[in-house]
Amino acid sequence: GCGSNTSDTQADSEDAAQTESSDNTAQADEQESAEDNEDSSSGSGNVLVVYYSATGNTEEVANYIADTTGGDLFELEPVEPYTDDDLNWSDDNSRVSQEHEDESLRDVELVSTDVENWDSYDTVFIGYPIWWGIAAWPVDSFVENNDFTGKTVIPFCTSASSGIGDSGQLLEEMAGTGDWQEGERFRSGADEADVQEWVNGLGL
Ligand SMILES: Cc1cc2nc3c(=O)[nH]c(=O)nc-3n(C[C@H](O)[C@H](O)[C@H](O)COP(=O)(O)O)c2cc1C
Repeated sequence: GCGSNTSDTQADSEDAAQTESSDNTAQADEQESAEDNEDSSSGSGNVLVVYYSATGNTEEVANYIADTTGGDLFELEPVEPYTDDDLNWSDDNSRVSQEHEDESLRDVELVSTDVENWDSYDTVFIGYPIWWGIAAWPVDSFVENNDFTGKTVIPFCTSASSGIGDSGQLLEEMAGTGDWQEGERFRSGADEADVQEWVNGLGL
């Protein structure tokens, strides 16, 4: 992981990432034709795509995965959503900095961790942004509160520059159940084609 990145480096990368991710309109047509071509009987079983996204980058990847697999989406929403000020990691007093500093503050309450028809899903993707080299902690309570027995679990993340590191293994330890696969990291503002290629290579 790159948890040791300096704040300055992260801030620069983040600015670049946001510029990239604003260029989405050109992909809209591609996405529609991908949906038209989709074979919903492709044998990937019942797929659920769970994700947390503070600023939309991970949500974009989650949408691409759901389009490619025909899966259902489940967004993790903190009861108290993170504002831009909350997310300012160059401010030592911001919410996210304080939570990073003190692990006991990371227990973020979610609007819901209960997925309708949870038992019907064979494959669960779990997506999150990388925060200081690990999974953004709003995903933690979802992982802790669900039983993944019998399910294939596939982590994915977006980041400005860090790799996925051991974020997936840490979540696997929190979950204690499920067949967790190696995850994948995408850059902020990922290409739909890159996401499709990865999903199609999973052999679901
Ligand atoms: C609090 C915080 C910490 C972050 N830490 C890292 C980091 O360690 N490495 C990195 O590459 N990017 C880091 N980023 C950038 C995010 O991982 C990146 O912008 C991601 O795509 C955001 O996803 P989202 O739009 O779904 O929230 C951080 C962002 C925030 C807000």
